[in-house]
Amino acid sequence: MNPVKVGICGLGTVGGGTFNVLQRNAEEIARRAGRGIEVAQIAMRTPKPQFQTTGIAITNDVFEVATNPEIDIVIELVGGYTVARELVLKAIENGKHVVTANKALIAVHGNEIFAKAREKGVIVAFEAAVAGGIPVIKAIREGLSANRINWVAGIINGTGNFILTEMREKGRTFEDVLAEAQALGYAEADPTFDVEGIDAAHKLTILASIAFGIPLQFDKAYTEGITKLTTADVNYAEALGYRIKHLGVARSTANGIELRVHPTLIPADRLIANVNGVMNAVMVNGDASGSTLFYGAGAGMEPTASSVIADLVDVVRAMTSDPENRVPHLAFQPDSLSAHPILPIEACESSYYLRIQAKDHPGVLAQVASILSERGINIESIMQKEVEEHDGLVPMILLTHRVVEQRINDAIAALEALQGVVGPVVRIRVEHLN
Ligand SMILES: NC(=O)C1=CN([C@@H]2O[C@H](COP(=O)(O)OP(=O)(O)OC[C@H]3O[C@@H](n4cnc5c(N)ncnc54)[C@H](O)[C@@H]3O)[C@@H](O)[C@H]2O)C=CC1
Ligand SMILES: N[C@@H](CC=O)C(=O)O
Ligand code: NA
Repeated sequence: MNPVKVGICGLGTVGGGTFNVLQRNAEEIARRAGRGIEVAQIAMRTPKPQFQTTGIAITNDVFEVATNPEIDIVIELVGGYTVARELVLKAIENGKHVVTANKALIAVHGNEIFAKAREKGVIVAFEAAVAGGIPVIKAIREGLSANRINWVAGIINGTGNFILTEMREKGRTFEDVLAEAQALGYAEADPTFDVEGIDAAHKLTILASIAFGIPLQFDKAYTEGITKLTTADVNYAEALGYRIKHLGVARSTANGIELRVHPTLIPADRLIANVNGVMNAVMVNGDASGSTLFYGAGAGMEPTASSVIADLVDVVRAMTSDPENRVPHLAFQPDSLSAHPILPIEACESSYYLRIQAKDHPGVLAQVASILSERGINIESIMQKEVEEHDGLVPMILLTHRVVEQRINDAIAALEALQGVVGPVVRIRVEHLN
């Protein structure tokens, strides 16, 4: 059988990795797909002499790939929301299947893109968009399809986890580690997407959609990054038996779905608390399966290429199938998506770590305790440190039981108004992931 012809748009980190692995493992991949996969065209902005592209049509116009009648599958690896959206829609319009690693595109424009793809009977595959080399889309969409999924929680940004790990283990500075993550090709074109949690929120939006059968709703995700974390809190968390990880949490509750990304204390003995460096991990809790954990490289050239090519193989296998009989893009049949709302962060529930800077006066602890108890917030533990020499203040660290966020907000406002409390109260959410 003739090989399937594909076009790669964007020969950067992921495009380059995809090109290399497709060449290196061509035979293995063809044995799996049932046909060879031939790169017939590459769109790139600047020449890339490190790649052996003799015999391949080269263009600097991605739309040439989208309209090239020879090409069956367009691989979108340019990134961003603008050109990428036009490119993908153009490819679909021209009856081509699409493989993309672009979580921003899927999280923000996925509903539109999948609707167009259905109209045209083509597949848009996006395994590489979430957790790089971990086949977690496939695991949730196909492997766990028996379950009512209760929650998904994941370390889903490689750059952020790399930064937190290097800072904690080697005492390196934030800026220094971020620069290395950029040099290694882990970071987004705009690295604030990584460190402010936007990239993780894109990925969590996609995970929530395929886990709960809801439309993609990135605009409703609560997003908090790692830039405000302090070494003091990392160390106090450690002393209490926790690790701070940047976690995406999507939980289905009776009132709605929690969709939130933020630094999180996790008990240090949990497997996921020990996922370090560029590695990612996604826990999925299903009512039948119980908790499952998927682990692997969250970013990087070849791990991400692994997912792009797995999608290519899937598409090649499914190309001749009736579109009605394919795995739905968002796991659930498009006419069976649910309107269960996304909850605002104030309505989400978790445990909390609070750090209060108290004046060294008697009675502050009693006031703190009564503010919390008046609001029905149960304290799990309190750690009071020695007076700090530089400011004469006493750090007071509390862990609460689970409570709805609005009550913590009220409590923090009351705490900050106390005479004996100085400056803002630090709040970090805590998840036990049982
Ligand atoms: N780097 C990683 O580890 C991962 C990246 N991704 C996603 O993969 C996509 C690509 O990311 P990277 O490869 O890291 O980025 P990159 O910046 O290394 O590569 C993008 C390439 O596309 C080219 N490009 C951009 N616009 C173009 C245009 N209009 N015409 C032709 N070429 C164009 C750029 O010159 C560059 O070579 C992004 O959506 C990213 O979020 C997903 C998973 C992991
Ligand atoms: N910038 C992303 C790349 C993979 O999705 C990350 O660091 O996780
Ligand atoms: Na993946």
